[in-house]
Amino acid sequence: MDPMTFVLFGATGDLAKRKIFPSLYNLFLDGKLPSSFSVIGLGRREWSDYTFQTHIEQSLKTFSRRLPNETFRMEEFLRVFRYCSLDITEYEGYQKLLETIQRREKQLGIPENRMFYLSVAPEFVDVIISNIKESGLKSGSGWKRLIIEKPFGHDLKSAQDLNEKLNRAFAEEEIYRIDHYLGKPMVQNLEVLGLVNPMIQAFWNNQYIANVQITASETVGVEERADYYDQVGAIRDMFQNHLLQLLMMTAMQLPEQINAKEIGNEKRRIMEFLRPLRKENVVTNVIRGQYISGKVQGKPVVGYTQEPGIKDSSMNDTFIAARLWIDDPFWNGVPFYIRTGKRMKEKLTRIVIEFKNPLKDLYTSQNKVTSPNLLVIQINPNEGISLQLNIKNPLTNQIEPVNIDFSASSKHVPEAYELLLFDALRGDSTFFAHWKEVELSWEWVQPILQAFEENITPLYAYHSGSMGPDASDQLLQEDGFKWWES
Ligand SMILES: NC(=O)C1=CN([C@@H]2O[C@H](COP(=O)(O)OP(=O)(O)OC[C@H]3O[C@@H](n4cnc5c(N)ncnc54)[C@H](OP(=O)(O)O)[C@@H]3O)[C@@H](O)[C@H]2O)C=CC1
Ligand SMILES: O=C1O[C@H](COP(=O)(O)O)[C@@H](O)[C@H](O)[C@H]1O
Repeated sequence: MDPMTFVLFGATGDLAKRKIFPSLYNLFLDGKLPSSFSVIGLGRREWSDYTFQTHIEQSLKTFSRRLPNETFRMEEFLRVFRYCSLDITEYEGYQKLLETIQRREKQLGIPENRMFYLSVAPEFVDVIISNIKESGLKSGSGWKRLIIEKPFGHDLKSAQDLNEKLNRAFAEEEIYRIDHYLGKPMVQNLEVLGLVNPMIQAFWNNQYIANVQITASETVGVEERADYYDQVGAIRDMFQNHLLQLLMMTAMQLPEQINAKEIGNEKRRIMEFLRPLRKENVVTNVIRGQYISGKVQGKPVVGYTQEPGIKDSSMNDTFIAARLWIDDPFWNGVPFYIRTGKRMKEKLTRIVIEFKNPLKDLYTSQNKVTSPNLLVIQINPNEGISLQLNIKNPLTNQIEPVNIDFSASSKHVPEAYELLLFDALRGDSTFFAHWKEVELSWEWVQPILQAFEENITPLYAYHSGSMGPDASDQLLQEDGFKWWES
């Protein structure tokens, strides 16, 4: 891996503490950081290098999947970190930053390879980008890359504006848009599942598949994020980004070459074939919900509008379910159902592929019920895959479903941020959200945003601790299906 400088804007913030430092540390323990690596952390606080390093050490003790006291290499890890106090909005600071970076590059013999990580609120992106460009931080020999966090826009127009700002200094190949769902090991597995299992590849189409169900349910409520969440809802927080990315990863056909460009093309193709939803059709294809009080895992919890910081009158969506169609030759006629919500029965992210059941009619006429074959890809809490087949039980003579299961405990599996950072460090953008995918996703959800805003769609209440409003079940019943629960 190339020697480089990692410039972290927002190094004193929450994300850095909870995800970025622990991921770098675990990469370091696995020998996956460059041999010459310099990290410059930035924030407004007047910290010394020592205070910064102590802060990082503390964050590892709290958040790292491997605890620092299990190893003796902490000092070696912390040695690469330097801190520079800088107000993002003031140009002068960037020149000081450039000098600091160049001094370290010289000391360590590092070429001018620079990775800029913007772990700051989106309103700062514009000013950071232009200051990076003007100050010369982006110039010099060596590659330059930019990692940017979610949210990537609030709607189609704001996402386009943001992208245009990034493009003033960085080319698309230099931009790494984080969607942490793409870093989840089982999501990354989707890419190779077909490749290493020709059987699965052969069945991955409308000839065999009846429907696809993607669920990301959470037990948590709005937590301390009322200001943010009440502006975005489930549609922007989870659906437009994470869930549409899961849809693309599930539905895409394997390209001949597995690389960022080809995978990006295939994902884009899926979005281009996604049947557009008109505002008037949102009501029949999209279910909007908001949690009311109930019990989550035995504990009583309040409803959304009783949460601190949320107004009684809030019409924000904490749940969304939708039916989507991909009008290409592979998926024509196969509904994709997607749902996500807060305060649901369990924390679960999974994809269920329901296969067509040609035996259904035959066995029904003999008063025997057969379950369809199901392929279940479990993304969270544990990674796993299971296949439900049917056999005849010799004792009862009944057809019964049996499961073939594989599951791995998450404890030893790298975290999403670890995998994504490793990819960005070595210049592989396969599991990052490319601009076209992001733009097409916003384009697709835009009528839903409008329908919600104009209250064209009902806002269904659902009890905390349930799997969402009944209307979400009806959406599948209309097509003769049901959600497959655990
Ligand atoms: N936290 C999380 O779990 C997640 C966060 N994200 C995204 O990551 C980004 C960062 O979030 P998070 O870490 O939670 O935010 P925080 O509010 O915790 O941190 C903000 C950071 O920005 C710095 N900052 C703010 N204003 C300035 C300024 N004028 N000049 C210099 N630095 C400034 C702060 O430094 P200082 O206080 O020292 O000035 C701090 O380091 C956001 O885009 C968020 O949406 C995405 C997914 C999850
Ligand atoms: O991006 C987000 O994701 C989390 C859920 O992530 P997971 O990895 O725990 O499934 C969600 O809670 C949060 O609201 C959202 O911003």
